[in-house]
Amino acid sequence: MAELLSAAQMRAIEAAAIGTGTVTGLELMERAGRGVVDAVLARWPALADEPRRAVVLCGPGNNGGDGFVIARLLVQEHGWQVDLSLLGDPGRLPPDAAANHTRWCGIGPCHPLTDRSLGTVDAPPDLVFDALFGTGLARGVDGDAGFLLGNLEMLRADFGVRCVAVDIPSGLCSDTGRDLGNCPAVDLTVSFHAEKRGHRLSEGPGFCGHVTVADIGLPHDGRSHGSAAPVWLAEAPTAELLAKSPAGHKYDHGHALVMTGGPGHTGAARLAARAALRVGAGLVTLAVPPEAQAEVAGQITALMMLPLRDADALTDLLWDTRLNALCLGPGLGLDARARSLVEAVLPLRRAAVLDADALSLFRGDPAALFDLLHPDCVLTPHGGEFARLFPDLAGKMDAPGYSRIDAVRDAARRAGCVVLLKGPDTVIATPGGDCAVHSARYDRAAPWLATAGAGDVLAGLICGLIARGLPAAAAAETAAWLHVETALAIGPGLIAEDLPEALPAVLAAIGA
Ligand SMILES: NC(=O)C1=CN([C@@H]2O[C@H](COP(=O)(O)OP(=O)(O)OC[C@H]3O[C@@H](n4cnc5c(N)ncnc54)[C@H](O)[C@@H]3O)[C@@H](O)[C@H]2O)[C@@H](O)CC1
Ligand SMILES: [K+]
Repeated sequence: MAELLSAAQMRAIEAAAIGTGTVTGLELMERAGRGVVDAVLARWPALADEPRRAVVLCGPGNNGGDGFVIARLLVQEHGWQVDLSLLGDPGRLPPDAAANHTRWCGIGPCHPLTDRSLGTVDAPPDLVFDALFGTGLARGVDGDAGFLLGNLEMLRADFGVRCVAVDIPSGLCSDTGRDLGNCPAVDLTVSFHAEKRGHRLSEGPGFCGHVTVADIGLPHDGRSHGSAAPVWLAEAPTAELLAKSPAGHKYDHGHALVMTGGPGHTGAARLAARAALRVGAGLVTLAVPPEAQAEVAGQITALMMLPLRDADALTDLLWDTRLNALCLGPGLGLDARARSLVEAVLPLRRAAVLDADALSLFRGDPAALFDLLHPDCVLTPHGGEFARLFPDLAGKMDAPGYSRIDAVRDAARRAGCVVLLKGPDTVIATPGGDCAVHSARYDRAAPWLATAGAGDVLAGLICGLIARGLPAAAAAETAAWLHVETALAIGPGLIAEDLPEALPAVLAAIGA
């Protein structure tokens, strides 16, 4: 699985490799610059047909150092014409960048960066390389550099100039994916060793264009770097994880119980239940208030149904330990009955997915919920529900350096259970700090998934996978991936009802 690195982790990896003496910083910088040139020519092979004109904007740190390498390779190995400008005093460059500045100065001029460094509109370049700031960006980009970054958008739109970000577009916080100021949207971002969190989180994907990672020869030894536990990019589940034993019967695959709301409010739970059944739970039962039984009975076949009057009845029902995964929230309601069901169920320590109303019920009193939660629970808030339960953490998400990853990790620790914060960058964390990001961006962008009922399906998928025996966090990660994969298989026009029905083809493609 691929790791998403913080800037501190990337620095620690580089420092460790340099510390062992297997590689020097200068060698890493050379590989980084070459990686960018190779990635550009791989993305646009026609650029190699004839010499081109490039502008390289170099910053005051090692990102700028990469820019000097890029400029040198383009001139010496490809015969390009390069206009290079440097922000800041060459005498204050860090050592590796200074060495590459010296080498560049033997080839071409290093102009001080001004508001004219992109050239004139009469003769726009073919490419602009943004090597101003990388993982060392500390604040928004202002002055002439900010002005130039702001103009890149116009160059791209009006003159078809291709813009390439070295490591990360300057202005984008590599830890949070937020624009610190004047971040340009580019066509291609070439990062090094591994993707940084900012390539995947929040606004980041909207700025990065296409992201590619250049191997600069650092070890992928799976060790955690820095003090924080690793963050993984959620990937496709394996066939083994989702396959069913040929000898098994339905009771081997668990029994999910999904609570519905009252009459006129049962659709969300029915959607969740159908998803749980489709993802392979052996049995799925809807627990329905007596007055909504007729409504539900007319809508289901393979799903089962039980009348459920109140919290006492639910407690009695759960004496049956074969009911091994619960789903509460979709359409459950915000009344006293709904709250009493949640409060009755959690002390029984049965694995449970809490979504939608089951979360909003505790607005204003989240500690009452946290006191009841246990590690086999999964909370699946969207941004609004997250803010209701964790208002302070949601507020901090605007603070510098504090990302969705930090917020969800803190939330999981506080709640004592798995938290999945929904979005195009879904973040899943455990109370122990394990964390995965499921990214529905770039080639997995699924905008049609933003539709009524899609969240209910996700809750049902998690519940069904837990019923099948997956641990809570693995169920959440797998469900997030299947949810998006199914949406991609359906495509435009998707409505939530389609999702469970399209799941068989997705499972078959995985080989389950
Ligand atoms: N040897 C290494 O450490 C390697 C580093 N690499 C490159 O080095 C980059 C990281 O280099 P650095 O840590 O030097 O950081 P950067 O080059 O991103 O920038 C740091 C410099 O910019 C200044 N600065 C930060 N934000 C500013 C702002 N908004 N306005 C004005 N000045 C600002 C800082 O004071 C510092 O001087 C990576 O992104 C990558 O491109 C690669 O060459 C691979 C090897
Ligand atoms: K950059």
